[in-house]
Amino acid sequence: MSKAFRRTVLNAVKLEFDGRQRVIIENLSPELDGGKYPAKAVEGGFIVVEADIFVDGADTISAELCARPSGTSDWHRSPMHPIGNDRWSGSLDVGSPGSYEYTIEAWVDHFLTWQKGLIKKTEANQEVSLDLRIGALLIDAGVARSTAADAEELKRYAAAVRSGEPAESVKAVLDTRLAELMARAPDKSCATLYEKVLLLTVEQKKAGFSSWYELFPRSWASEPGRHGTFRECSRMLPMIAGMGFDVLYLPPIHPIGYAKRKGRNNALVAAPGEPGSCWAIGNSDGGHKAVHPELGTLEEFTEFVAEAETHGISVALDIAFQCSPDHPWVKEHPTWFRWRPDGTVQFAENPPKKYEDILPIDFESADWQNLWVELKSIFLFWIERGVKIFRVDNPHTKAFLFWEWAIASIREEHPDTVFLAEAFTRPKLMARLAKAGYSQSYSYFTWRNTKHDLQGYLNELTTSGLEHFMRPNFWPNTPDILPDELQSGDRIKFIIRMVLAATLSSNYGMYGPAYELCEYLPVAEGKEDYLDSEKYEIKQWDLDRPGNIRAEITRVNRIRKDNAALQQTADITFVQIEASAGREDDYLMGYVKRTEDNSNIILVVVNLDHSNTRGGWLRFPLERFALSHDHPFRVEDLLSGMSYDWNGEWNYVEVNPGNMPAHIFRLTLG
Ligand SMILES: O=P(O)(O)O[C@H]1O[C@H](CO)[C@@H](O[C@H]2O[C@H](CO)[C@@H](O)[C@H](O)[C@H]2O)[C@H](O)[C@H]1O
Repeated sequence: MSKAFRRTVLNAVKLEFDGRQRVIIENLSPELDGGKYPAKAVEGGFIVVEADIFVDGADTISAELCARPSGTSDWHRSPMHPIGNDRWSGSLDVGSPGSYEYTIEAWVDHFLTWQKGLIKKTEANQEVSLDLRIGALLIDAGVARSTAADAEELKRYAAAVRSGEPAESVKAVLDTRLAELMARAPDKSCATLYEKVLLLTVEQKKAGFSSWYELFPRSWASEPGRHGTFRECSRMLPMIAGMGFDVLYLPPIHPIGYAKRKGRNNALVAAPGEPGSCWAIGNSDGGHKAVHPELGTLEEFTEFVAEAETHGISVALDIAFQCSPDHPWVKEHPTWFRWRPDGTVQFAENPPKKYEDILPIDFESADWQNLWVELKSIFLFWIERGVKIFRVDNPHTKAFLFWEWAIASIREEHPDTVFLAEAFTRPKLMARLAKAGYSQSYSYFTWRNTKHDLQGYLNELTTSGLEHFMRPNFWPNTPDILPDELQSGDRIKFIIRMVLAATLSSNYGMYGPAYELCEYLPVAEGKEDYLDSEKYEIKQWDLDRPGNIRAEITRVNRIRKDNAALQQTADITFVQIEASAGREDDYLMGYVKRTEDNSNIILVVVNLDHSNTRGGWLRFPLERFALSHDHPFRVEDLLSGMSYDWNGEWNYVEVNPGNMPAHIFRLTLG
């Protein structure tokens, strides 16, 4: 039952509400699940809030977007503006990471209503002396609500309106300064405050714009054949920073179990000396709060994190809530696992994948409170050691309520913590994890290849409401996923997928060495797992191997850093590219991204056909920038360095994938 109906039913006689609040505010956006979940923004960014706002009759209304840090009482206010069809919009710059609240207040603006009426009557040469007297009274009332300085100015306007010739008085009334003074002292005695105060989570910048590089530190020993250490891995940091990555994601760094340890290529039994999958967490050396001894000590890990920071890189840790049968919890907290009558625990699964070397945690354990506290303490343990970003393994196989609680309570103390959900699962589960507080989500981009599928997917992510709370992170590969598209080994395809990931989404990442070296062999035909996957063995990578695409990645990351338009995902417009008159090209895909104030506009054109040069006529959406159809402008290809002068909305583009399968144009509209 709506609030208004409740009023009707419960207060039919008593009328215990203020019926003079005539303005209606409804369909507020963003309002997630009736205000149950917070909307999201990033530090230094802004939030756009819209609502339907109207009043009975023809009075003019004013509205304000109100925001404040949670737990404080004073609202910061900014004006909202009508955008047509009784819809209003307002935007608000947001501050440092933390929890905020927002709502809308709107009221009948009697001064503006009166001023509009006066203008109409004057234009129709009607008699306005009585209207002027009414206006003077409205200004008098404004005097009473104003600061001393404003009040003095308003008194002069009131006097002018009263004493002047009607023409002079009308002139005074229309002075913009008078409107400004009256707007500073609005009459809100009958204002409507939206019925809910909504929540906003503001996160650190890397929640909204980040470039991830994943590597296994154990593969980076100084000499081949040995288990690498954090100290040795730190020599990679300048190279990773030099490529333009700012998040270094390490798969689990904990002691690895021996029981059921997996061998090369996911073999169910490891050969002696094989290192095992690092997701099989825990042995007698410790569990989720310990470091695998061959990687180094806890102190060396902390030093590694600090050193990475000096390169502008945040180390992201993998949090995988599961246990090797050797994990200390199995003995210390047997009730955290679901035991079968034969005294075993069913191994973990993410159907159809089977993880024979790990035990899942039972989120229906009778001891769930202690379990939750311990799991949360793992995040806090690593946060104390300098980690601010976590990639969480398969969060959709753990209780949603746990995530809501854990993320909210961690953020209370550490509002700059970023959580990436590794949930390649059903759309509704992914959305719920984002509502539960995850900053970013792995996405289906990995499998979206055609123009039709990519555009459809981006439209879904940016226009269905998801854009208010779910930030995708686009990965062209992961250690688990060598997509079919890349299995031909064609280097140009690797560049295409990298350019797409890096320019369609502000957050993107890659399983580094394998991607930049264009590793392409699957473990078997029809499978997505890499042959000789690094998940089960220590690799030696030659990063300078001919054919690598490090230069291309570095260039694209540089372009992302230099162009704010690419540092957001939601504002994207796909453009038409015609192969011939009236026929859309199936392979040339173009999209415009821009900053809110249009100070940076980027047009990306990608040729999805890796083996043929393609050309077509591109229609630039001039109307979005309020430009005329014969407007000349300049486009500079940030990849090739070439510039072109374009004229009007249709321009010819050609992309030869042999040179570079894309253009990333920066526009100067002039
Ligand atoms: O289930 P996903 O495909 O999302 O993959 C993630 O979780 C897996 C389980 O943690 C993890 O799998 C790897 O570790 C398992 C446990 O050691 C092992 O049995 C699997 O063979 C191995 O692939 C996967 O890497 C991670 O991304």
